[in-house]
Amino acid sequence: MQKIVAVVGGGIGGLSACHHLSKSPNVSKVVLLEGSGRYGGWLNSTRRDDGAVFELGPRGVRPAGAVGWNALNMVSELGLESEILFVTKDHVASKNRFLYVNGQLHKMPSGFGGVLRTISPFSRPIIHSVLREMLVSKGKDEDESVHAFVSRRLSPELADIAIDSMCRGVFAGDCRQLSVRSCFPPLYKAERARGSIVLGMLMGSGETSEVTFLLIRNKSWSQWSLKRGMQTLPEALENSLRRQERVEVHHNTLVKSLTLQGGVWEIKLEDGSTLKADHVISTLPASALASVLPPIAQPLTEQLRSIVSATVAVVNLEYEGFVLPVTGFGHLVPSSEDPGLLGVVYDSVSFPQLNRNGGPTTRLTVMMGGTWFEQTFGSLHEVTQQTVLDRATGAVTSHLGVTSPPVWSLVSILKDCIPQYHLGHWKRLEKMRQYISKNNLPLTLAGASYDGVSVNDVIFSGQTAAEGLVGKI
Ligand SMILES: Cc1cc2nc3c(=O)[nH]c(=O)nc-3n(C[C@H](O)[C@H](O)[C@H](O)COP(=O)(O)OP(=O)(O)OC[C@H]3O[C@@H](n4cnc5c(N)ncnc54)[C@H](O)[C@@H]3O)c2cc1C
Ligand SMILES: C=Cc1c2[nH]c(c1C)Cc1[nH]c(c(CCC(=O)O)c1C)Cc1[nH]c(c(C)c1CCC(=O)O)Cc1[nH]c(c(C)c1C=C)C2
Repeated sequence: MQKIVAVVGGGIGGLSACHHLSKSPNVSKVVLLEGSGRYGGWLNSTRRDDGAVFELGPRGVRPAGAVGWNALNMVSELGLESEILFVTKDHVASKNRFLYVNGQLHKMPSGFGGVLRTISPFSRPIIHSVLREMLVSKGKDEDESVHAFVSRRLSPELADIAIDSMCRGVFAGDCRQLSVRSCFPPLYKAERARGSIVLGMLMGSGETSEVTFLLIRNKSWSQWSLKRGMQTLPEALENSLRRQERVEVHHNTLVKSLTLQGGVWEIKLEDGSTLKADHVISTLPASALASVLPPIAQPLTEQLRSIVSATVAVVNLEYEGFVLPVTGFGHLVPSSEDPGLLGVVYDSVSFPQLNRNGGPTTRLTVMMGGTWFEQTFGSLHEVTQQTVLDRATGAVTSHLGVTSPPVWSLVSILKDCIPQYHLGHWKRLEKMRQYISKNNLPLTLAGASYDGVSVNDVIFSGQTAAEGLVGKI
């Protein structure tokens, strides 16, 4: 029997789900419902007439592993191969990442030599912690914070500086609250399987990742973007979906409620109209899904609500000429240095192709807030653009010694943009999926709130949701 599937949320997760559903003859109709005026969610590129492109959300995607290969495969299916911009592994933007500690920039240790020497701001060579790690006994807890895990297995100093910064540079979150099991599954699995992260990395954690070996053509890339910015991807997906007869895509179509009647969803929209669907794939942020589900699904909504998200202030800046004292991907700031200032991306180093046409410029993005948003800026509703801009330009001056003012800037406050996988996230997922299955709810959860926040993970979650359903229909 053919079915009508509604995909709720037109971010990259929802578009990916539709793309994969549209390939199946078993689905009679796919309806994409996006609440805002555009598709793509956090993939949002500001394009200026002079050719410059500034990213509000993701600016580069790693082509690593099965999910990395998968995303590039979709890019290729959409005919975007000639649009790809890539950074090779031997480029400075791949080799150089910095930490801003004690008022100075420090290059993060990389390569074998970097592990053997004492490199400031660390007080000992990393090799000490690495060798000791193999002797540390296995943890007994089902989950642990990223900070506790790294302190226990490697060293408190690495946890306080490097891991604290890394969690801010991926989740805009606090490594003392984030779950190692859900945020960094390979680390958790390596300890489970081999009793050690180092041994797990050397021997593998027992799970084959055969797709890594399929990634032949892109193995020299460390990240990729697209010629007119990351937004090109949702645009291409939207265009491709519009060409399919069995697919309807709707924006400015906010879902207000989902009610189940006789095994069929009745979806109420903001304009008062309703539509029916046999199955819903939700790619909404968990809390947004919680607010549209019926009261009867309370055990599920309670779990969904406990997945909170962080708000990030993003400031894109453009400076005349080359103004950076160092070159590389960017720098991160540990929470002990400045809780509100997460880091600065040196966009024009990774992707100079996205600079304006004409003379040389430096494009930077300053990211602030995250878990520390309120303590830094106060209430979200009261913070002014000027306060945020001043904080960003002040950081560029003090961290990078840039004294000239930016020639262009864009301030954006991305409310609840990155889900936080706090301690026990895996248990919450298990409870939610058990509830859905026990109650035979025709509902699949996909998107960044559950199994990975990266663009690759989210594309994969949309694909898995679609393929899981098509297999069942
Ligand atoms: C600042 C920032 C930097 C990032 N950098 C990187 C990076 O460098 N590399 C990387 O891999 N990833 C990065 N990410 C992560 C990645 O971009 C996101 O995790 C991913 O885009 C989330 O996609 P999604 O489809 O799950 O959710 P969203 O993009 O949140 O899409 C959900 C959609 O649902 C819609 N919606 C909400 N409520 C309703 C409703 N009631 N009815 C209908 N529609 C609704 C929203 O409008 C939205 O379009 C970054 C994210 C941010 C915020
Ligand atoms: C300073 C804040 C942030 C910066 N990027 C993000 C935030 C919150 C968001 C983000 N960055 C990455 C991802 C995807 C993760 C993945 O698994 O691919 C997300 C959601 C990529 C990333 N960026 C940094 C790291 C260590 C990673 C993980 C993958 C990798 O190693 O490439 C470092 C980093 N991010 C930012 C800066 C300034 C920075 C470091 C120099 C910005």
